[in-house]
Formats: sequence, C-alpha cells, structure tokens
Amino acid sequence: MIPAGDTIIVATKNKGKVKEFEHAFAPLGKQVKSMFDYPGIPDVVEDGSTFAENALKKAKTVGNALGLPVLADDSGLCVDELEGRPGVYSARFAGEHATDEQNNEKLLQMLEDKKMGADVQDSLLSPASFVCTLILYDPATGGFIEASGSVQGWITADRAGSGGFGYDPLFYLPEYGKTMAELTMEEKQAISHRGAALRSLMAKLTP
Ligand SMILES: O=c1nc[nH]c2c1ncn2[C@H]1C[C@H](O)[C@@H](COP(=O)(O)OP(=O)(O)OP(=O)(O)O)O1
Ligand SMILES: [Mg+2]
Repeated sequence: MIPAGDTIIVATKNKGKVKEFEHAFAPLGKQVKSMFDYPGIPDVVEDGSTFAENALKKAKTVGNALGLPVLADDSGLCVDELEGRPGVYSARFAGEHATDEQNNEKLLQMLEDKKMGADVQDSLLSPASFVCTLILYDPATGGFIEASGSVQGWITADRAGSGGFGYDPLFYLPEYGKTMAELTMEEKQAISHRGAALRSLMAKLTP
C-alpha cells in the first residue's frame, strides 16, 4: 500500500530527514510533504521507550489529524560505551530544544570524560550504531507497516564533514575512512540506517 498519488506525507519536523526522503522518493515520482507544509499539526510528545513506539505515535497522531496515510521516522544514536544512550533521547540529549551542535558537544564530553586516564590516545571513542524505525500508517484502516534499519560505526573525537545532519560529523565509518557527514547523499542513503529501513519498507510494500 504505497500511498497512491504523487505525494507522500512524512510526519517530521526535521529538515535533514525531509531532504533524505525527498531524495529517496524522487525516483518513484513522489513529492514529499512534511510538517512544515502542515503547520497546524501540534508537536507529538515522543514519550515511548522504543523507536517503534515513538514512530507509531507520530504516524498515528499526524495520520489521524490529516485523515491521510503518513510515514513517520523515529531514529537515534546508540553508543556502546554509554550503554546504548542517547537512544530514543538522541534529539534532546543536551536538553529539550537542544541543537545538533549542543548534542554533539555533550556526547563528546561524556565520552572523553569516560576515557580520561586511559592510555589510548585514540580519536575513536566508542563503537556506536544509528537506528531508524519507519512506520507507514493508514488512518482509513488503522493498519500500519513497520520497518527498521541500522548502521554500525565509531564515535570520533575528530569531527568532520558538513553533509547530513545530527550526529553525522561524529559518526566515523572505518570502511570509508570518512564520517557520515563527508558522504554524498547517494552514499549515505546506500549505507545508512534510514536507507536500510526504507529498502526494507519498500520490500514489504511490493510483494
Ligand atoms: O541520519 C542521521 N544522522 C545523524 N543524526 C541522526 C540521524 N538520524 C537520526 N539522528 C539523530 C538526530 C536526532 O538527534 C535524533 C532523531 O530524533 P527524532 O525524534 O527521530 O527526530 P527529530 O526530533 O529530529 O524529528 P521528528 O521527530 O520531527 O521526525 O537522532
Ligand atoms: Mg523527534
């Protein structure tokens, strides 16, 4: 049930996600609308304990309000040395309305504090993974399809790159010798948690 028509509504207020969805859906001839196109829809309180719970809450709240099928994305960064944090709290790690920059600072600070005293002078601070859960929800039936993806890398103290968004400049991919923020949109889509989740969702939609 890929929503019919030439528009797909994504229940997000994140401009970085919007760009990635636009890039992914353009080849399918679908234009992306986001919460920037529906300013009347109130913020969804993301109080779930899993990415799936939060994605479903965003999808249902927005889909029911609009009476149209919507796609929602809940995603985040899970850092091994921090026992999986910030996880579902990634967006507000440094506070309720934290900027990407503030969240990145807090993450590096915590990891560097933790590493103090260790003899390793390594810029790679901890293994980590990005995780994304997508939900496509249809308010006409109440039904939804869920798909997830993840990608493994390392948190680096040597931040680099200006592409992408969020924690991308800190997320180092050893096999590329680059951070996620140094990849092109095509490259990021090919390996990212969101790219993987989108491919999984597509596979579930087209039997
Ligand atoms: O590809 C990514 N590259 C870098 N960082 C990323 C990525 N994907 C998620 N992240 C980080 C950003 C944010 O700190 C959190 C998502 O939080 P999340 O609640 O899903 O999104 P959000 O609040 O920015 O927008 P919205 O809820 O309106 O979709 O994880
Ligand atoms: Mg959010």
